[in-house]
Amino acid sequence: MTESPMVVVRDLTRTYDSPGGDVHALRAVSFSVPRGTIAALVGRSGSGKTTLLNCVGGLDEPTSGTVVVDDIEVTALDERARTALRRDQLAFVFQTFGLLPMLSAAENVGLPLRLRGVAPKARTERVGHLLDLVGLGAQAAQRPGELSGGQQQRVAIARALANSPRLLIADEPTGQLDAESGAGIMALLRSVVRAEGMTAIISTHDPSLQAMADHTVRLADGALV
Ligand SMILES: Nc1ncnc2c1ncn2[C@@H]1O[C@H](COP(=O)(O)OP(=O)(O)OP(=O)(O)O)[C@@H](O)[C@H]1O
Repeated sequence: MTESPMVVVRDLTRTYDSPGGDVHALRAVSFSVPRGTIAALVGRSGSGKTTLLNCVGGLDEPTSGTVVVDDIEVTALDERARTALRRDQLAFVFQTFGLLPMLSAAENVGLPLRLRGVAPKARTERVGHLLDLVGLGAQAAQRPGELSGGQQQRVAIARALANSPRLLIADEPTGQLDAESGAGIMALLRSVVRAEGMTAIISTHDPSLQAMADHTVRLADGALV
């Protein structure tokens, strides 16, 4: 029997009401992402990438269509079940890193573990391993403001991996970084996704980053190209 894909998106449509009339952010988009692979999501600004990632990750509800992640129909879940899915199965990485400024790198990475009630000793071990994995073992005590943009994104990736997610969703993870740091983050994402046997969908504007993905999902004006 062949394995089901990690992500199946079918006829996904998202229309926003706005004062100027309906905005068709997604128009009947269908695609799938096989397990253990990395998909690059590309398209111009406003083409619907963020909307698509938010619908896949259960942060937004589509107007119609279905999303299945790891054989669970996300679009059939209520808010509570979607929250549980996000917490237990998914990891998000955003352009703006989303770290808590008053916490050290280690505390930021350990936060999802604390929220899940992992005991302090096990937490310290896992945080140490994750910071080593992203090359920041020596910066554990530093706060986000004391780290470069690329280092902050490494902390955010380590935090995203804390709960061993099945699917990593990254929205322009290199958008605020210079080309060199961006390439470093993309290489890191690729190696951790491979090492952990995860699947990833990563939106990017950068053609050189697309080349590192296994396949490309291209959007133009809300539709698949
Ligand atoms: N809450 C909203 N209300 C109304 N329109 C919205 C809303 N969110 C997004 N849109 C519109 O939907 C379309 C798709 O937006 P989206 O943010 O998904 O694009 P994007 O490809 O991620 O763009 P960028 O690369 O600039 O982040 C755009 O026309 C945008 O203006």
